[in-house]
Amino acid sequence: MLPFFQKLLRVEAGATATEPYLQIYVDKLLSDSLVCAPLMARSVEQMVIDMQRAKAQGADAVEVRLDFIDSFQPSPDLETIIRNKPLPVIIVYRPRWEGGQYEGDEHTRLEALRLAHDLGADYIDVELKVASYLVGEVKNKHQAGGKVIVSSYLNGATPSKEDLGHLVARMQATGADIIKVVSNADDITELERIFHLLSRSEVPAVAYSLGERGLISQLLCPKFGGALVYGAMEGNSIPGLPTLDNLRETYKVENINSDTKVFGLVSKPVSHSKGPILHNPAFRHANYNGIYVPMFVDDLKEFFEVYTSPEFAGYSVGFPYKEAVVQFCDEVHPLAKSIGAVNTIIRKPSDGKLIGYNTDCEGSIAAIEDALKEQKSINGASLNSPLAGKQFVVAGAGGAGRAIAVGAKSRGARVIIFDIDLARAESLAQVVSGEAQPFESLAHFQPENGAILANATPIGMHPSTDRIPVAEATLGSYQLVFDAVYTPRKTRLLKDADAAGAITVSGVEMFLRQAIGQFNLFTGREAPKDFMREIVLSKF
Ligand SMILES: O=C1C[C@@](O)(C(=O)O)C[C@@H](O)[C@@H]1O
Repeated sequence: MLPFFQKLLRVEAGATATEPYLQIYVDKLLSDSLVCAPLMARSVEQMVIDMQRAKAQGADAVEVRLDFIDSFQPSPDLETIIRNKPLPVIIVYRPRWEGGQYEGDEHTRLEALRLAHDLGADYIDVELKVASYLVGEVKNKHQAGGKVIVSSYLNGATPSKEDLGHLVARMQATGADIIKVVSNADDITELERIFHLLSRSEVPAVAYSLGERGLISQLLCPKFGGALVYGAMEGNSIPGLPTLDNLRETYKVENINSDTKVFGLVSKPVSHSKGPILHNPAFRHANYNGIYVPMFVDDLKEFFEVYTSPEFAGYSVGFPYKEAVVQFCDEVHPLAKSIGAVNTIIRKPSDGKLIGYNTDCEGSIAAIEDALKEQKSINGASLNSPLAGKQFVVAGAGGAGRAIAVGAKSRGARVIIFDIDLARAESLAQVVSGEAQPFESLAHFQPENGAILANATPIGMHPSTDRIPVAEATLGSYQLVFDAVYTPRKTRLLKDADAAGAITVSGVEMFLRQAIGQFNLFTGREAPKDFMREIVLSKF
């Protein structure tokens, strides 16, 4: 792999860094893909303000989209922009035929780009289709001046590796200082081709996919040597782009380099997850070189077929894949096997095999047990679980419900499972020697006094935030009510249960504990538990 600055040095000086001090300097720069904020203000005055805001929010460079400026006047407006730039500026004047806003004639547009270069823009961005006119001319004029990015916006999905290779060759042949390829991802598997391009390109490259499924092409760009990572300013959201704040605070992209191990949450949808704001700081706290990203996966089979590299070191598995993913694991831990659901996968470094685990089970049961022990002021280890012999009602027999039911059974509880799919409830009931009932009967189910209720359905989560899975009048009979839903932190079920006098345990407790279990498996190190708890308390 030729990361960005090494590529730049080769291109510029025809040199490789052999002097030790130069190598150190290069190495320091290698990890530094520049964070760039695209700016789309409608006036020059606002562009100037936004350049400053982007700097304050952590951008290293700004991309000024001239095609968004109303009544743009090349000479005075470019002078104002370039005179006031607080950061390196990339000037883009995107025409309609390449997905931009500019509708005028080409001559005027290219003249404006020439002018931007003459006035000292750090980079001008020129579309591949017109690059042959501009690149040589501009570079001959000012050998040491601003640089030229040759770009290609593909109006659709990412092409095959072979086609991308041809495209890159044509772009390089223009004499570009940097090449830029942008596609729209229909599927996360396309991004592997983007990473391949980034790590193979001979010149500095920018490549990413737009849209929700394209997000990790930005987040992982520094790992694969991309020259720029794009981040949106606050209040300026762009689908598929992380915010500048995310890039700097959550992911700290400046720390990511080619050795960084990639972990991700495989789920659909995935953007709701708080995993990244917990796992990434925890990795940093433990000095572990890893990144944890949301992975919007549509097809598990294709996903695991495409991402086989050891760099993709492990996964969390979320809704709706915890059960389906079992078949894609090469080995499954006995507890996960008995549950029939996997929420954690690690790739064995020795042979690349995928090993499935379940950390939801201990995560949920330990949270419930601790709350019961706390109420009884039981300190230290007790031989018997406070769940032993109790009636334990589980709403929902999906991945989370299965983990909770198996955990409750392992502690000697008597489990009753309710699910809209009675067959699913029955198959789980068999595993835990329990009872199965259709979900409708939970509305009038009268529990034993002192029973435990665990909600493992999405009821309580957006958009059903004002619903509860049981009859309100029965809540007083439960000693403890647990809700696996963790956003919102205090669901309506927990509020009502609290009012009825039950002990309540939030899904946040389960979330934290399953994540601690995952950290141990991902890194092979002891998780920084107190630190992770602090994050959960302050940020969730
Ligand atoms: O249930 C959850 C939550 C989760 O899916 C998330 O949203 O971050 C991550 C999973 O590992 C875990 O088992």
